[in-house]
Amino acid sequence: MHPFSTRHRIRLVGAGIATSLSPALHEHEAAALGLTDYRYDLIDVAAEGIPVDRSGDALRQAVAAGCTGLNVTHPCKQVVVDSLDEMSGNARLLGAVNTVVVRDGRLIGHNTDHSGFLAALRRGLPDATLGRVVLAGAGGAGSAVAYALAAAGVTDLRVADLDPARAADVCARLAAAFPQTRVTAIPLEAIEANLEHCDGVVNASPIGMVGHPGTPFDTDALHPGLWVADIVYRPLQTELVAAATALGCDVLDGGQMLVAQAADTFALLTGITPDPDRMRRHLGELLADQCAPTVLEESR
Ligand SMILES: NC(=O)c1ccc[n+]([C@@H]2O[C@H](COP(=O)([O-])OP(=O)(O)OC[C@H]3O[C@@H](n4cnc5c(N)ncnc54)[C@H](O)[C@@H]3O)[C@@H](O)[C@H]2O)c1
Ligand SMILES: O=C(O)[C@]1(O)C[C@@H](O)[C@@H](O)[C@H](O)C1
Repeated sequence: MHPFSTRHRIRLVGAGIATSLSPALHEHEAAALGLTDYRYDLIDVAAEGIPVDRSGDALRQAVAAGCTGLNVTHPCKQVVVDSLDEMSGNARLLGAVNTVVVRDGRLIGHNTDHSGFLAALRRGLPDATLGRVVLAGAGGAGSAVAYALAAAGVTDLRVADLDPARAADVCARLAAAFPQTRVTAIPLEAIEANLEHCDGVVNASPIGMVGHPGTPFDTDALHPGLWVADIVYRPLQTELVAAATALGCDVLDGGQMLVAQAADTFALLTGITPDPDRMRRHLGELLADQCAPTVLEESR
């Protein structure tokens, strides 16, 4: 019997998720593929007064009520781990889950932030030299990106975070999982000096997203030999992406990871491989629609 049903009731569990683009991205792709009974809704734990440490219960209740698969986001990605029956190798390694597949009532955790960044890197920067790389931001997404970079073959990874303990924690986990990668926590103020002898840099901090203007380091330290990836996707053209593009660096924007993780999740939940190019075009339309009122307001 085919393990996948044609009826899909997907939920995203997290806090402050009202503006998530995942419902639109998933439902649009499902419709394009002829999946007419695919719904993606939100369970905002903050809005519903669910304590974050009970988000695993919320997940199980959703499944009991008919939910067939889930995305999990900030701040629940680590908390829900204990409520699952099984985890993929990557998710176990990361200690974080952003996708839950339901099979015969069993909840199986996956991490497509990890596979999504890896796919985005391979697709968007196929010729990137993966020697020495600096990563700014070691939070939920940053740790998945760090694992993806090590899995991609980066030999020397330097991790900086506003909270040095977070950078140190990611480095300790990585060193155990990827002995062939040299991982070092560096102070925030050392990013610029490190970039001089680096092949690439990734921003996985919130700096550059709407509400957090600026760049995570001084862009005067960029040089044309460097590839630059930003996982912030609101806006796609962050100040860092703009500065790197102007300098002629090879650049990867955050839309690539957003689409790749959504595509990987969609495939896990439905057994059908979606069209990432169509999803990327749709993301562009969604972001253009979202940005339009802001631009109008600013020009008043
Ligand atoms: N493109 C995607 O698919 C995707 C997926 C997940 C998250 N994101 C984006 O990534 C960003 C981070 O998300 P998260 O879930 O990891 O958040 P998080 O809160 O878990 O982690 C953010 C980390 O950045 C650190 N930080 C803050 N300012 C910094 C600075 N100036 N330099 C270095 N580190 C700094 C914080 O201390 C924290 O550890 C957000 O903008 C989010 O929208 C994108
Ligand atoms: O829709 C979002 O903004 C997401 O929450 C982004 C990121 O956290 C992904 O891992 C989730 O699958 C979806």
